Amino acid sequence: MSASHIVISQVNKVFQTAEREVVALKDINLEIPQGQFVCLLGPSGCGKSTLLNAVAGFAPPSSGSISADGRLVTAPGPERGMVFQEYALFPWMTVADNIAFGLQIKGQPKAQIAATVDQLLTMLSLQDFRSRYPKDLSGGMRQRVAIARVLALDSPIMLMDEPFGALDALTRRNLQDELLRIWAELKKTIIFVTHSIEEAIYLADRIVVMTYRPGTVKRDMLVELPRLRDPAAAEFNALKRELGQLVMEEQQRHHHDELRMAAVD
Ligand SMILES: Nc1ncnc2c1ncn2[C@@H]1O[C@H](COP(=O)(O)OP(=O)(O)OP(=O)(O)O)[C@@H](O)[C@H]1O
Repeated sequence: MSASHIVISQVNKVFQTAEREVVALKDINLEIPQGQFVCLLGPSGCGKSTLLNAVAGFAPPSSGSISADGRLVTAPGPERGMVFQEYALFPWMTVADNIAFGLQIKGQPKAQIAATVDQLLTMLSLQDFRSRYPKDLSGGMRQRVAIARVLALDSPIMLMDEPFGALDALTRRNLQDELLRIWAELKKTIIFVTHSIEEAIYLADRIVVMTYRPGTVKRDMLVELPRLRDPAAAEFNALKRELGQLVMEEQQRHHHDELRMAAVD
């Protein structure tokens, strides 16, 4: 068994559509140690979600393998929790019931579920919202519930697909800080998809920049700035410029590809 928590080995993913074959991922190799906070960064269409979905076990790679916690990934599993951008809460359930849901499915005793739900409501500052329904919550609050719901399952691995992409800047920073606090406290391994360079530098131990079609690893770097990071600091901005250049190259490839395809159609 590997010492790494997640091992992505020679992963390729090809989508076959009516018109063309899309190579979404090509020769992806990543070893992610336990407790590392990894951001997958790149413009739209570079395969970030495809890779995350493969790790989640929602859509297997066309070739290659992924293992988590020493076991081959063939389907979703309890050691991997997923948080989506669009919250994915049950609208007919209260906040507390949404958080409790996965534990009820697992058949945990009622008292134990109630204790976990209380603890998570406190951890995510949701105590005053426990009886509300998702429609009566702001986007930021809904995303707190979505995070609490995944934390309830106590998965050592959290997979997050642009979870803060729909939030305003202030709410987003608040939730980034909450996530960093929870990550430091619970020592989760996190793979976090974003196309925000600033978000990646603010959060990650390691940033994996992906190329646009085929999705490959363009740069794999450790971020060694001390936490909590200051986006106004010179080192932060130097890194932002460096990554900005890498992402822009891929954005331009995306743009050229779109123009080329428009010309063919
Ligand atoms: N089910 C599918 N069928 C065909 N092509 C697909 C499918 N899913 C994704 N793709 C293609 O694979 C490539 C990678 O898509 P993916 O959604 O993983 O990118 P992404 O980096 O997550 O982008 P975004 O930030 O827009 O979500 C894109 O070119 C996309 O059009």
